Amino acid sequence: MTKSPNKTLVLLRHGQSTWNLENRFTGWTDVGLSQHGHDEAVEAGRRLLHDGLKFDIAFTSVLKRAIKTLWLVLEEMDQMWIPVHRSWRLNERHYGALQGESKDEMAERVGADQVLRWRRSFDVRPPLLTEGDKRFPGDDRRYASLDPSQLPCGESLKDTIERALPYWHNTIVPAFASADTILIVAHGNTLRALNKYLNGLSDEKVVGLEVPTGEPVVYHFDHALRLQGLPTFAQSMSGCAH
Ligand SMILES: O=C(O)[C@@H](CO)OP(=O)(O)O
Repeated sequence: MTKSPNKTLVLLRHGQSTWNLENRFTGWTDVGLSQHGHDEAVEAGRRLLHDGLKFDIAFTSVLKRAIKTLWLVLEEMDQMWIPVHRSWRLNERHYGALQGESKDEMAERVGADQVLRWRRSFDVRPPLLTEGDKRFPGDDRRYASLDPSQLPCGESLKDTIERALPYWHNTIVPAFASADTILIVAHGNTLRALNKYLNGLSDEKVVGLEVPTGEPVVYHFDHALRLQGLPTFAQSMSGCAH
């Protein structure tokens, strides 16, 4: 007899940001949602509501494109009251000195292969921020409590995984002791990190994983947090059932 799954996790990448729209390297730059990204977030909330998800707690980054997506989802579901925790560990990968640059212009300057190497290698870091750069996170109040050794000047996907997974193990897994249903709204590369861990993806496989904006993915676990079956997408609302 199969025991029914009793823990649920939803992973959601923020809706399209203004810099996704402009195709700029974003990383820790705190840009907002585009109108399309706003609509994607509302639609994600509708789909999760339609699927009957009742969240006990939510986790997100300290970047407003993820925070706003979470707000819109919870507002749509009338679940704005649940506890929400924010952590820099769920932030997008820090893109170093590439942050703010256009991906297309950069490809013209240094070649599409180099841009692809920066974007989709496992352990290649972008050009790092140099001293005095105003994009250095240490000058931002929201990172004041971090140890200076934790402040990135640019991260590879490997670095991102190494700082995101401790948050899964030390904060999110313990939260499942009292929560049955958890929502995480994060970013392309931190969701790659969680996907790699949850689905046992190799270093080679994870770089090829594309995480769409505004697309909720539902995981079911048993009481011991063992994955039950394959993750599924929340029900699409675009078709008509009758
Ligand atoms: O620019 C970024 O911060 C990320 C996500 O938008 O881009 P990429 O997909 O190239 O890692």
